Amino acid sequence: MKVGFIGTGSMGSILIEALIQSGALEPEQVTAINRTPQKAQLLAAQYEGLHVASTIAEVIEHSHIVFLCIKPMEYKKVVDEIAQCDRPDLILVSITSPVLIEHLESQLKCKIAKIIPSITNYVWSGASIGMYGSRIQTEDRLLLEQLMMSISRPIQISEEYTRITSDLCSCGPAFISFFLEKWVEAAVEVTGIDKKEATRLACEMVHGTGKLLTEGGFTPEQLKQRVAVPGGITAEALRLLQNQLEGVFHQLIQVTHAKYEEDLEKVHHVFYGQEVNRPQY
Ligand SMILES: NC(=O)C1=CN([C@@H]2O[C@H](COP(=O)(O)OP(=O)(O)OC[C@H]3O[C@@H](n4cnc5c(N)ncnc54)[C@H](O)[C@@H]3O)[C@@H](O)[C@H]2O)C=CC1
Ligand SMILES: O=C(O)[C@@H]1CCC=N1
Repeated sequence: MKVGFIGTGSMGSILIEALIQSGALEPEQVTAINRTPQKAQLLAAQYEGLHVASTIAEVIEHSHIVFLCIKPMEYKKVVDEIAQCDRPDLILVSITSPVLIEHLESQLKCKIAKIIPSITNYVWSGASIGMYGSRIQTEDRLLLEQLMMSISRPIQISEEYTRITSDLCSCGPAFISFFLEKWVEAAVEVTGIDKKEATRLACEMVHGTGKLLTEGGFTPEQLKQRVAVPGGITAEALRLLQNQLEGVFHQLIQVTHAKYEEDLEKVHHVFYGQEVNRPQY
């Protein structure tokens, strides 16, 4: 199986590196292209045998599966180029939430899937979210899931939940890191503890918490109860968080969904030139 990547920025290169390092792909199976060619050439220098293409047609020609690792507003231009060398057996995978399967199926005859990865996939962990278009056969889905299984836990969802699942799976690492950053900053300010030491303790804690919640059989509620013994110190701090964060997660979801709707509107306009019957997700 040969796999192509259009766009080797942050996410494209993470996927390539994780898939090669996990052993899912040999560098010889990978063809990549990037608008700034140096980014793809760096990967080729690191992984001998990885092929850097000079045109999108060359990527398509060399690949059974092609991942589109570009930003939403860059899709139409690339899709127009793919249309010139499109073929029904090609599996095209979009990794971005505001481009709908419908947008791609309307312009191309190949098989379309949407897989939203997460930066956590870089260390072969976390989920990846799979959504499959009308032309994807069971064997195509299994092939994609097998590929993603080497670096993530592939979870299939309905496209209407694209945004909220992306929030949880892909934006989540940034949200959790923000929480840690602020907590460590306060720890340093209030107690004078060394920043590196505080950061290390907090990061080890997140690692262990993740393990307990995935492999350890705990739900978040159970874990919280087990730590926050009645009348104890954690329970006191949880009361503070409960009061201070009241409503903040509803607001967070509103913010991500509003930005998503805005991006979707722009993508829809670029693809169809007008706002006709755009599905609300
Ligand atoms: N960063 C993350 O954690 C996640 C990002 N995503 C999605 O991945 C997509 C890409 O994000 P990033 O990698 O962070 O962006 P990025 O800006 O780092 O990478 C995009 C790359 O595409 C290249 N590119 C643009 N137009 C091109 C063209 N016509 N031909 C070849 N290459 C082209 C750019 O040169 C750039 O290197 C976004 O749509 C984002 O929503 C999805 C899940 C997680
Ligand atoms: O921030 C973003 O737009 C992308 C989508 C999911 C993660 N990062």
